[in-house]
Amino acid sequence: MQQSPLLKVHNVGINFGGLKAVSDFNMEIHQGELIGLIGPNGAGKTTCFNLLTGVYIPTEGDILLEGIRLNGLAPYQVTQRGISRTFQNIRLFNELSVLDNVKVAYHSLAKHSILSSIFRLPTHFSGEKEMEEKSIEFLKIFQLDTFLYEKAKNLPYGMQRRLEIARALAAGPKLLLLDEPAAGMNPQETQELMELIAFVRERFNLTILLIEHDMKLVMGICERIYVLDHGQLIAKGSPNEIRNHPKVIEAYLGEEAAESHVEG
Ligand SMILES: Nc1ncnc2c1ncn2[C@@H]1O[C@H](COP(=O)(O)OP(=O)(O)OP(=O)(O)O)[C@@H](O)[C@H]1O
Repeated sequence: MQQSPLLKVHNVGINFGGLKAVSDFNMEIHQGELIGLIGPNGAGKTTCFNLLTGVYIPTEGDILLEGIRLNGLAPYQVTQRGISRTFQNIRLFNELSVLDNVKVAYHSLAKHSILSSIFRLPTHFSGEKEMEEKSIEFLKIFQLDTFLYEKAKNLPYGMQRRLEIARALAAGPKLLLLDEPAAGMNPQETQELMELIAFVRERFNLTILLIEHDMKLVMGICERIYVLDHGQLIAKGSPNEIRNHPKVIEAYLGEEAAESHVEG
């Protein structure tokens, strides 16, 4: 018997004024899967992430995590329920150190109370110390532990991307959403990132949903792929099925034609 899905998206849609940015979107993700979400520019991918994380409230449909409805929850509540994300444009706390960027994520889940923090009670110190140790452990996995006290903004681009993933993971998600993690990376950095994503998935027994323009990355690591175009789901299936799907080919050819029109 098949296990019930970790995430179930049922007929979800959202309108911005007259524009249907996403409509009738359905998706099921099971524990441990690594799923790709692709589509031409403006297809609605980031809007889906914003719907899943409480940034937008769906105009229609339901989003369920472990069978519990998430619609209407604020982003921090969604994080507490188990969904963390990274952003297309890196959003780190630039002026904070690498270590503090990760500690902030732990703070959102910290067990010790605000009162004990204010009055610096012993429970606070054990909480703070534990948090610091865990953060450093995490940063080691991402090979960022030699930069613990460096300001985030001073890290090279590829490392900033890794720090964003580390911070999202520190919140202890059941489902990790990665929005174009390889954007702006060179082929070598992209290859390393692919290995890192595969590694953290194993290590933390994670479930991952990934938006990515880099087809090699998507096809190389995702088991199943969902394809959006103009806010509609046009295909879903294995990388092979998606590669040869007529609607997908048409959508991407349309995008190439539009790009060459702009360039030409
Ligand atoms: N807050 C908003 N208000 C109005 N329109 C929006 C808003 N957010 C997104 N849209 C529109 O919704 C559509 C889908 O945008 P979205 O950013 O989700 O696409 P995308 O697939 O992530 O694109 P890209 O690959 O270029 O990042 C676009 O037409 C966009 O202009």
